[in-house]
Amino acid sequence: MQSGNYLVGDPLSLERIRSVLTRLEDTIIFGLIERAQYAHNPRMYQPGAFKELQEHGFPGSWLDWFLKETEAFHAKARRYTSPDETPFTENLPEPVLPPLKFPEILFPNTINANPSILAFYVCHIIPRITSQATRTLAASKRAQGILGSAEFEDDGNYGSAATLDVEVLQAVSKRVHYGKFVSESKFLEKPSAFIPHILKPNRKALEDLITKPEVEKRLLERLAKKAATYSQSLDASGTGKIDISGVVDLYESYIIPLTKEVEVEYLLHRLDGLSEDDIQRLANEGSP
Ligand SMILES: C=C(O[C@@H]1C=C(C(=O)O)C=C[C@H]1O)C(=O)O
Repeated sequence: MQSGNYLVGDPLSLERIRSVLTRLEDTIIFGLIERAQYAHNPRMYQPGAFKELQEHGFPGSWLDWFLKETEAFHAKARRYTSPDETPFTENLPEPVLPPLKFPEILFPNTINANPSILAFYVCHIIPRITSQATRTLAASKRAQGILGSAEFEDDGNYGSAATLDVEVLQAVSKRVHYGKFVSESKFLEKPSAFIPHILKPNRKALEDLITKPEVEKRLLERLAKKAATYSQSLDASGTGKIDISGVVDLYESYIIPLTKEVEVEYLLHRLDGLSEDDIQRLANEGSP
């Protein structure tokens, strides 16, 4: 079993990188199954919806606050000195410990896809995976004579739901930004294939080079099986604890495309600051 710790073994082995992505599937699916037990609770995602936060000088949403507070603590524990962790929050505090000395595996970059990850999670994923719990809540409210829009008001589990949202968002962020390791691995495998499309930027050509349709196909098939298995095994009622097609759609429509955008963006800047001699040496590597 490959180590998730890239300080062990070859950090740029594509097999090892893919095994990390596969393990993150489990983290993401279990987090979505847990979040799906609570209603949508839309006010959690509306900036300014909690006057208590505004009274504490925080203008953002409940989830924004949870991310800020969680990531501030994790930053002090030097979580974000690791190249495979990317925060959602800006201006985080400095670590209380000196940074770990990580090997220079990735080319220096400032790629951060978290604004897009947060947007699609809040706008598309949350409403879909919580729809069953929301409908169940509405039915129970109607049975108590609570009708109209009040049927669909939230269940008040703001802390539990936001804790799970943060866990899923952190796992999705790690998964998407692992695209940098994938790109570095593919680039070093054959630099000459990529260099012409970096020197004369060609996103389509780079995307075609990094895309592996058979890997994506196997992943989506595996994902559907995992979601069905994990969901049924956690739910004796047999109704299933999560919208399986919603999990597959999360990957097919959002996670995989964003991972590939990170891969291409990383490649487009892979030669930044290198001399012509450096680039020529790279182009000659892997050549017979
Ligand atoms: C991550 C990789 O690169 C691309 C992105 C994939 C994904 O996001 O799952 C899968 C295959 C490739 O199209 C890979 O080759 O493993």
